[in-house]
Amino acid sequence: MKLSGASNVEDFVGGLRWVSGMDGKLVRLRERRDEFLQGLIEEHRDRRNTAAAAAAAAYNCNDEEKKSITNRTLIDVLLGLQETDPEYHSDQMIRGTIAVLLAAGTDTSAATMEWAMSLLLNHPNVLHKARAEIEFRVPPSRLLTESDIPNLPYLNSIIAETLRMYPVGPLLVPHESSQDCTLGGYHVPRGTMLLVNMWAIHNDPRVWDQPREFRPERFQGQETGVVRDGFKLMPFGSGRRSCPGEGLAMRVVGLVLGTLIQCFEWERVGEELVDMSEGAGLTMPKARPLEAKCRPRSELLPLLSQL
Ligand code: HEM
Repeated sequence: MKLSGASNVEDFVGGLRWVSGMDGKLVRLRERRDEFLQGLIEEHRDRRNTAAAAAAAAYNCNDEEKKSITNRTLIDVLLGLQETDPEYHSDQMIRGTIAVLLAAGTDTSAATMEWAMSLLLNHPNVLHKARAEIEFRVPPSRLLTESDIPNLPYLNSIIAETLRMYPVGPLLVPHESSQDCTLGGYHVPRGTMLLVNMWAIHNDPRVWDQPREFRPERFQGQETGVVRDGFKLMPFGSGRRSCPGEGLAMRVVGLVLGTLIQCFEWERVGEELVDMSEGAGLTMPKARPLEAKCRPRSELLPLLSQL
């Protein structure tokens, strides 16, 4: 993430390429990454073969049953596809798919949860309101599940407001014009790199009332699980190259954040507010990682002690 997020002078001044050693660093990193991912593939391949053989021997099971035993993870699914189309779903293609999902899907979701939690610690009234909603919808005898998320509009509003104020893809991903075009009166020649300053749009006072105020209420009444509002709210980008992980991200962030609120009492470590400065990096991390105090909620203790 560090290497891919950095601006490199040698991308613009070709002659500097061999001085910085950046190419070499990236190649070495790729080799280590490929070795690690290939290890995962082999591990799954062995396990699938053993599980399928054991299942067939023990129960004489049919193809459908075999599939349900061996299709437990994404790598299993990709290896299953490899059996039907080995040329397209090569190990290299599987390594690429895992790498892109890890790179695009983990830091982004984790950073969004960290920003949301930081905002909640600085706004305890919002945290209490979110807890009240969860208590009303989810009995203390069970943990919140994915199917509860659509029934928690306030929690969804908190996530939308977090993504508005702290979009972890503040400039989206660089796009390139495939044809000459005119944008806002500017001539954009074919092949130009185009960056969209989503952070500026999300925080523009001409578009949003008091944009630097954390007010999840502004999204109340909106369909849950949707974080898109024309072109003024687009934390996942827009169009053909928008984030394909949006649905997964909204479920994961909702489930984790909701469960943390459901199960624990949260407090700031001191009197002072959590520092909300933005750090440098590809997925807009907090400048100072969040530290907070938490303890299990007494009502949830019987349930938590059984986990
Ligand atoms: C809160 C979490 C996330 C946010 C805010 C987010 C945001 C974004 C943004 C802004 C883009 C660029 C869109 C554009 O340039 O128009 C993008 C691309 C992408 N995202 Fe996400 N993302 C998140 C989670 C995920 C997850 C969980 C996955 C998959 C497991 C994922 C996979 C991808 C991929 C593969 C792309 C590149 C798509 C392409 O170039 O066609 N993202 N994401």
